[in-house]
Amino acid sequence: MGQSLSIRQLEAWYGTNQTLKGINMEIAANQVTAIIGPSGCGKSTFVRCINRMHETLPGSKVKGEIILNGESIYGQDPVSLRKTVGMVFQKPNPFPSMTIFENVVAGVKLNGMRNRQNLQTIAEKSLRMAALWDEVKDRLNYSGMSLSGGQQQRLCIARALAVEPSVLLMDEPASALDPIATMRIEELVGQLKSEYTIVIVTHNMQQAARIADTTAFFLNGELVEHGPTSEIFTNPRDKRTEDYITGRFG
Ligand SMILES: Nc1ncnc2c1ncn2[C@@H]1O[C@H](COP(=O)(O)OP(=O)(O)OP(=O)(O)O)[C@@H](O)[C@H]1O
Repeated sequence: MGQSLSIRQLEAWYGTNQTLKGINMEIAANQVTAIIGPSGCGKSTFVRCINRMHETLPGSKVKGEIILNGESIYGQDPVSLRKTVGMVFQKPNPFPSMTIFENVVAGVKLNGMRNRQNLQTIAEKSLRMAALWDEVKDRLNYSGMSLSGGQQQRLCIARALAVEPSVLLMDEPASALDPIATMRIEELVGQLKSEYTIVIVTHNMQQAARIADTTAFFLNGELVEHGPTSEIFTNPRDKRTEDYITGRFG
């Protein structure tokens, strides 16, 4: 099941450059939350804080609190946090030397699972959830790199799902894909939300409108507005949101 997130007074820096300036935001379980806003407003930084990846960069700093299902993410070690909070990146990044099968089970193997039968069960389940099974079931031992871009991205989603996270962070997961592959990813996001809490960064406002239950508009490291997607796009409360969604800037 998905878990809820509560972001409190979150601030983040790269060196002296403050990129998040006190974000307060509630993210409901089993919903799709879209993060929109112009380039450089802090969308990627925000999702990278949620799985504690931002902190790994030299010179970076984070302040504030992120509560996952009632508990601070800073009370657990980042490696175990990332089992609960999975991430899919903009560019599909399958492990190049691994087969399709090995890619999907890489995380579970790292967590100590060795039983071949169990690994096969997990691989099939994850590939089915990522809507890729039918396309790859006869070539699980081919290289992950032999797949198309859209298939590689679904492979990366399967890899993230295999460790059974509660939250799935997606940082522009379809921006490198063609319209058909993008549509498959969007359909998939809609199906996955019954099991996961999904936070998706997107540049594409139509995409946010199609798939997100709630949408958050970021600007210059601040959260301007967060609400039901239909309201953000039809009746925003803040003039800056209106200007952005009507294409006046960004
Ligand atoms: N590795 C980094 N080192 C230093 N500054 C960075 C780094 N990554 C991002 N920044 C800066 O942090 C700010 C926020 O960047 P971030 O990537 O979070 O924005 P974004 O909204 O995701 O942008 P985009 O839509 O272009 O991906 C920007 O000013 C950017 O220049």
